[in-house]
Amino acid sequence: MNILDKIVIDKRKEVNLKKELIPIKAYEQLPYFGMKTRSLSEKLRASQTGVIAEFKRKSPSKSIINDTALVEDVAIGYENAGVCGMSILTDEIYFGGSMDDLMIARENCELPLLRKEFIIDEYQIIEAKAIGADAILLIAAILTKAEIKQFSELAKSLNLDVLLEVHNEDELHKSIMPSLDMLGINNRNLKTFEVSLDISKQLSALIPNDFVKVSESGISSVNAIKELQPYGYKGFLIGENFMKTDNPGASAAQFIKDLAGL
Ligand SMILES: O=C(O)c1ccccc1NCC(=O)[C@H](O)[C@H](O)COP(=O)(O)O
Repeated sequence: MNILDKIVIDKRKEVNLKKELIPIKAYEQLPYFGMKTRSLSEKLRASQTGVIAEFKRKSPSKSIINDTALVEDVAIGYENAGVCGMSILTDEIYFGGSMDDLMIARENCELPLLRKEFIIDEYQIIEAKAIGADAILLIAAILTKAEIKQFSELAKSLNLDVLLEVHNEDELHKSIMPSLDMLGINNRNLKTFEVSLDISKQLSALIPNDFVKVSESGISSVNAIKELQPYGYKGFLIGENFMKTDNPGASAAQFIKDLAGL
């Protein structure tokens, strides 16, 4: 069984358990549920740099990346660096994240926040809104076309932006629909962990221009972004390159300065 299948099996158990413990109505009472969201896609469209910086402690492909950084320091650091948004892994088992991480980031910065999760149930979208997320990730590899439609329409009804992630042409064809804001090409094969920026280059022409194009994973240099920009990419999701350093915020600041040619 590949890692993605394992993650989904564990996620179903986790969500089913939570549903028994915390009724959805409880989330709808939380203050953030009724609050205005910030649009990540609009920020990316207007930006010359387009960096979405991620908070990731560990991952299945790399094990421990950074187990000492505090999410509040990183959120403030990323905001001061001038990134367009912050992506926060909320999965605990495989990424060492939590919903608390997202809530702490929400209390410490005004950046659009992307809930990076393996979403397989509407419940997680309600949760995302209730903890202060502005955008959600949907992964085509683990969802049917009907689920992508159902989940993205629910997210839009809550004013959440939707980033739909694909890794190949079949996933892209099944996913294109008006309820998405951003189309992300993941350069990492989530089943084998192989990474290649060529995936973004090859699939870019198949993404209609109505969507903000985002290239995800394996981006570790300004040159990589310069290579991807001519293919129409406006967003660049970067995790490990910042998180592996002692000061992810400072590392993002230097990266953005270099990218902007300052
Ligand atoms: O990062 C992994 O090993 C991974 C494994 C299985 C499923 C998802 C995984 N990562 C999620 C991501 O998409 C990345 O964290 C994100 O794109 C940033 O990637 P990077 O800049 O390479 O850290």
